[in-house]
Amino acid sequence: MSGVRIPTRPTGSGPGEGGAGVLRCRHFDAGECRSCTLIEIPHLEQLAAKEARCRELLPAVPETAWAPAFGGADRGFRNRVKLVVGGSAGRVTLGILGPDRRGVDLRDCRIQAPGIAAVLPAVSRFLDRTGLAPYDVPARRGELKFVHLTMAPEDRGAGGDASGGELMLRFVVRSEAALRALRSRTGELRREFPRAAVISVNLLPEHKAVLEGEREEVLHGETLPMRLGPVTLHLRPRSFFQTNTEAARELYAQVSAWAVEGAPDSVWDLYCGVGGFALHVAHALREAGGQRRARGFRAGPGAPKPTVLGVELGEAAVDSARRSAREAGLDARFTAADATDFALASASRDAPGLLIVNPPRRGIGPVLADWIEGSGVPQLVYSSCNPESLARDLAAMPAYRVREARVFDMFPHTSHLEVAVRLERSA
Ligand SMILES: C[S@@+](CC[C@H](N)C(=O)[O-])C[C@H]1O[C@@H](n2cnc3c(N)ncnc32)[C@H](O)[C@@H]1O
Repeated sequence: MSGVRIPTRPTGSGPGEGGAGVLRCRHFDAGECRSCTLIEIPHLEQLAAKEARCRELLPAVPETAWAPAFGGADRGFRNRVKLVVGGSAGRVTLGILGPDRRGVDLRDCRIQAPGIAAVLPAVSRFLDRTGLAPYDVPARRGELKFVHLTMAPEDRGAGGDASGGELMLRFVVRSEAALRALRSRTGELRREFPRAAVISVNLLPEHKAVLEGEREEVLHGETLPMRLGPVTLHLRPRSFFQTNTEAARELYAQVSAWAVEGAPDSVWDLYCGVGGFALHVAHALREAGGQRRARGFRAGPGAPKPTVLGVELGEAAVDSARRSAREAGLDARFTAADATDFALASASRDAPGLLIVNPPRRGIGPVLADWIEGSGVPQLVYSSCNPESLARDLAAMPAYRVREARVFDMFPHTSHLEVAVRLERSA
């Protein structure tokens, strides 16, 4: 393993810890929750195993290209939880359903941000007061299905942690009647949760194994501002966001540093979500340009500023990205489209100097990989949450050589990870 950046907080040092960097969890020990499948392994060993797995799965990455993995904190790192409402009317639990389909309360789960743990008792008291019944899965009766809670980092600048920031509170319910019942309590919700930037209700009438439905009614607010150092990203109820704020910040900083090094004239960020890569890169390129000018390197007359364009399927996420760009005064544009269709419809002269892709688990797929292979794009950054699909996509683009790669432990205690690679065109 190459060097591992030490987690920001020492692991295994608190009272009641398992020693040797193991985070103890009473729910895991009692066999109630097995979500953190690797929790009995010290965090640094988990990280080493993730790096080793990436090396094995990604033979296209030369040994020397691996930068030290980013570990981060082993607890309190999750900025978002999606909790099953269990128990009974007036005595709800918030957590998961056990094997007997009864609710297991995970309000004290140690991987969630401290600010989330702090607010959950008030959430369950509120649900108790409504008198609404939790959804009973075997009987297909009841109303309350899930609570989704996202916590923004506290506004302490780049070093801020995830305790006590603003939040987005969403209730997923079965019926219109439950939606109306919660809507009628909007005032109470706002008084009870003064830090809620967004409160909404999602309707999921179907009996199926998904965490939310298509219809969302916003009771209060519009977006949750996630302040990540130089850029504020705006989340709406159904937008994707990386679940580990600290690791996301590091990932965006890493890709921005790669972009500055490559000094591209134009950038595309495909699968841009609410604009995390595009906006951080636009900011970094602007700063780098300013510093070059301050050092006396005069840009030639009419020297073009790098253009940055993000492409994302979700219209709401695109609106959020545009808002963030406006607020930060950044010259980045966003468009709602399928990433592959967008690339295929572009003239070859419009292909960017740097292409960033961050697709869902399935990867970019053969059609987009084929387009990139024939595109002439000189620099490529691929950030992936699935090394298997990344390996497949890289194999379909032999014109590119991996120059740098780095693992980010976005999901400690599970086998999931994020890996980012920087490639250059060699042919
Ligand atoms: C892994 S997330 C990455 C989001 C963003 N890069 C970030 O850092 O938050 C993948 C994103 O791709 C979007 N997406 C899924 N399929 C897509 C497609 N065919 N074309 C464009 N975007 C798509 C999803 O809505 C989601 O926002």
